[in-house]
Amino acid sequence: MGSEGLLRTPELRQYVLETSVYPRELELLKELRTVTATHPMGIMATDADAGQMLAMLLEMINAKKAIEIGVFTGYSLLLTALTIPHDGKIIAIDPDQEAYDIGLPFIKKAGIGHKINFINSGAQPVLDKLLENPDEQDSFDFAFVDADKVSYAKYHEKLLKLVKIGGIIVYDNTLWMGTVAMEEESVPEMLRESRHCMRELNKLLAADDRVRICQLPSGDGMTICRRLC
Ligand SMILES: C[S@@+](CC[C@H](N)C(=O)[O-])C[C@H]1O[C@@H](n2cnc3c(N)ncnc32)[C@H](O)[C@@H]1O
Ligand SMILES: O=c1cc(-c2ccc(O)cc2)oc2c(O)c(O)ccc12
Repeated sequence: MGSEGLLRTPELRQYVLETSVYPRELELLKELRTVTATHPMGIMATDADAGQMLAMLLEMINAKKAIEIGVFTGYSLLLTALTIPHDGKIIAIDPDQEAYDIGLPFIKKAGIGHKINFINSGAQPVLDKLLENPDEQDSFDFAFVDADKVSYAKYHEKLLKLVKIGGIIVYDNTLWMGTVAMEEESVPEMLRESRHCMRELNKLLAADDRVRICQLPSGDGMTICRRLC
């Protein structure tokens, strides 16, 4: 994505970041963001403005039990763990242990490791295992999905059984660098499959009466879903 993100100009995006986001960003998050920017896939990290919105949501619903699919170096995980209370818990799932290890020193430095259960795996088997346990069903306050775009629709069905009524599921990348509104032919080949998945997900969420939805142009596009029934 260009430096303008989804906003009209790079200057406008920079204005938002410098005026409202960076001054409020916690020092450890800033440090992790800086280290992650040197990673070859650093572009994947959750954007600071999107992170600010996640923290606001977590606080608004007093989230205590969360699940995150797609951790990478842990920006959104660190932010979540810093935001939920001392006795809060997060299940964080990612098959990339190496990337997680980059963020681990920041988690330790923050003293919030006790809140995190990192599971080094793809998410589907972990969600299936959780669903087998009646104590886990309808028990999560918050879920953040920022992983393999092709699986979001499957995650949605499972998360709706794990997140409690009134709980929140946030999907990242629902505008996929603006490509969802572009003609397929003008979209670079490497972005097409995820574009297709996001377009299907957006239709599916819009038609799903079990959730209230709100799609925002923060970061790469985020859709907030609130479980209604
Ligand atoms: C966009 S990054 C996540 C960024 C992260 N939320 C952050 O704040 O930096 C996507 C991550 O999804 C992970 N991933 C890919 N397939 C996955 C799967 N099947 N289950 C869980 N995570 C997966 C990748 O390993 C990668 O670390
Ligand atoms: O460039 C990316 C790639 C991904 C991605 C690709 C394949 C997977 O299995 C997981 C993630 O995710 C991204 C992302 O979430 C983002 O905000 C920016 C870029 C990318």
